[in-house]
Amino acid sequence: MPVTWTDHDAVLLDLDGVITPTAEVHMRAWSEMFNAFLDSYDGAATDLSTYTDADYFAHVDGKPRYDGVRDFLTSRGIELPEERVRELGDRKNDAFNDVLARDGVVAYPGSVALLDHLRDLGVPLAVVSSSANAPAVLAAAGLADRFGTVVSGAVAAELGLPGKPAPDTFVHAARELGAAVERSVVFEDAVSGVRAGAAGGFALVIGVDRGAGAETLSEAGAHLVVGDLAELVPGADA
Ligand SMILES: O=P(O)(O)OC[C@H]1O[C@@H](O)[C@H](O)[C@@H](O)[C@@H]1O
Repeated sequence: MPVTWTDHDAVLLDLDGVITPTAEVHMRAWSEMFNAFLDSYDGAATDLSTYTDADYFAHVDGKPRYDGVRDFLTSRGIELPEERVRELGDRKNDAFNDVLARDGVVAYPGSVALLDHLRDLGVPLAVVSSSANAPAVLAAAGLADRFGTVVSGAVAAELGLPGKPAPDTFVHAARELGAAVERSVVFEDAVSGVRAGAAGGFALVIGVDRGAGAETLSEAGAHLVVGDLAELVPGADA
């Protein structure tokens, strides 16, 4: 389905897994931290089996850091004090930042191609990410100057905006760009993010299937699912 970009006020993109392959770095860091925790945990629980990528997609993907910790623990019948939840989230964050510093970030070429195309058309762009590390990831990928606004996990926390799957961070980004929600496009690879776009009443919610599954993203409310953003660039090899 070709999209007429100039019919829209703005394009709002999630970062990890949409623009940069950092969803995989998050996934590995979560897995390391949760499995170390599960191995040593001896309190009450309904399930202490290994944490897998299926757990990531179902409970953690796209959500603010501590919501992800809490929602996964709840799925295993584990209840921890908030202080402990934060400690686990911060442990994962250290692992994420170690990989970022060591390996750097190269954005998906297809995503850069679409960003170039949208820049040429003059379409206002925003990043809407649950990650507090979004500005660092954008800088590492050399894309920090491409967006009119970046609504990161840190910005959301500062403004008291509820995280995805609530639509508030996307709605805030649209407002910052002077764009109408019903004339703006959302790109998301996570079920929680697609739900946020659908709940916000955005014109077009485009799911990017990087592992969550095209059907799952459609069921969550994506109007269209692509495997790579290059599919939406006229004349690009997708
Ligand atoms: O812990 P951070 O960097 O603030 O990120 C929070 C979440 O940000 C999202 O963008 C990622 O999809 C999640 O995997 C991550 O947990």
